[in-house]
Amino acid sequence: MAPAFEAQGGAPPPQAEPVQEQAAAAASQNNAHFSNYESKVTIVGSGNWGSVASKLIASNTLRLSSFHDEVRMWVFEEILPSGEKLTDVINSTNENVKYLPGIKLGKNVVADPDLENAVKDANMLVFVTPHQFMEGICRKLVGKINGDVQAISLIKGMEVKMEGPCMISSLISEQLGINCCVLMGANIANEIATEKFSEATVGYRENREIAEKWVQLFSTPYFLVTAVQDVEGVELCGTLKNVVALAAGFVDGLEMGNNTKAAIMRIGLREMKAFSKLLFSSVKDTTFFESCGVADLITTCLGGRNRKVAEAFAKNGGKRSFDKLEAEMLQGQKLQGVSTAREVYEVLGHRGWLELFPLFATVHEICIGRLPPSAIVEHSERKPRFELLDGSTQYC
Ligand SMILES: NC(=O)c1ccc[n+]([C@@H]2O[C@H](COP(=O)([O-])OP(=O)(O)OC[C@H]3O[C@@H](n4cnc5c(N)ncnc54)[C@H](O)[C@@H]3O)[C@@H](O)[C@H]2O)c1
Ligand SMILES: O=P(O)(O)OC[C@H](O)CO
Repeated sequence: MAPAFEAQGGAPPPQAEPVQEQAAAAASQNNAHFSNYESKVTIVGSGNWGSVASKLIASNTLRLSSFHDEVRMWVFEEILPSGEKLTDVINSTNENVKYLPGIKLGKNVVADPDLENAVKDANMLVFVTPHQFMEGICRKLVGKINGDVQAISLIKGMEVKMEGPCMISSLISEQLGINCCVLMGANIANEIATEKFSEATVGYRENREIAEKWVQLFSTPYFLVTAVQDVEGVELCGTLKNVVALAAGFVDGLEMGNNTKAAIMRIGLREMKAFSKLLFSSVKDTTFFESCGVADLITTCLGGRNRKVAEAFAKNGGKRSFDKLEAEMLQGQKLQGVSTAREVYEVLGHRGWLELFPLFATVHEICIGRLPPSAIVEHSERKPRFELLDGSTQYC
């Protein structure tokens, strides 16, 4: 399937960090030979989405001569109830029996529990772990990755540091000194595993050829990938929709109906856009109409894990913690929304923006038990006032 590209001018986003610029420049110089040899792909992560990503990628590396057939997948090793190692079972059955049971990954997927060994020969790295583990993973990889390696992050989340918010693609770029694109979209992993049609968005910084290579690596007839030059916009959409999904789950748990849920999704989308643009003025309005934007928000609020666990939280009147519910309901899979709500709240607090984002702020306060789940409607409906950069005020 032909990759689809948005037409646009080439100015890099104004907030590009110096390290990212250097990484992008190095990647650009190396790009001449990057497209001329067989690229070797390693996937860092093997959860629910990580396993589906390996299936998509493995089908394409076999089909396309520009990629080495074998796909290595780093597995955070664990012992199964049978006493076997998860890695051994994946390699003998070709199935991730814990995180994606019943789906064959492709015989060319090799599970590897040794992180350093898994990445050592790769020149394309796909990062797809729950976001809370990425700092530790990057720390282990510092100094082990060549500057000409290309990376992509499928991770929906961010970190908050003393200096402010840090997107996961920036963490990867800054820690490892490599260029990092992102892939986000309306992508409930179990549906893509059974080859139901869906779309995704690659966000890239400046090198279109590299974005095109990522589009090739992921695209299948049932997985349509489009690239846009807006890393921060794409990544913030994927990250922030998890907070709105919790709000939608509270509404479902309280049985408030479809109109209320639609209202919460609309208010959430408005806050996603305002927050993204306040952090990065380069973020494009059009990005919110790609798969990573409104489509991911819809699918997550209808069928995602964050929604599901938030519904149970509200049904229990907030009396069972998210940690307990996650452990009971997700069999080792991880929620991203609760920690993202906390991280967003920290940013809002530090910057004096709490009143501008009543839905985001209320979701966090419900998660920590400061407010009851019913507050999601009472508080989110307050009209926020966005002070524009030119000093005027706009009510949205
Ligand atoms: N599952 C989906 O439908 C989906 C779809 C799109 C994007 N995403 C995003 O992809 C990312 C990864 O999600 P997922 O569904 O693959 O993961 P998951 O929710 O299935 O998480 C489980 C994974 O975390 C690993 N893990 C547990 N403890 C760890 C540790 N201490 N260090 C490192 N790894 C550890 C487990 O081994 C397992 O591989 C998330 O940011 C998620 O938001 C998920
Ligand atoms: O199941 P969730 O809530 O983690 O959402 C999964 C994906 O991000 C949907 O695109």
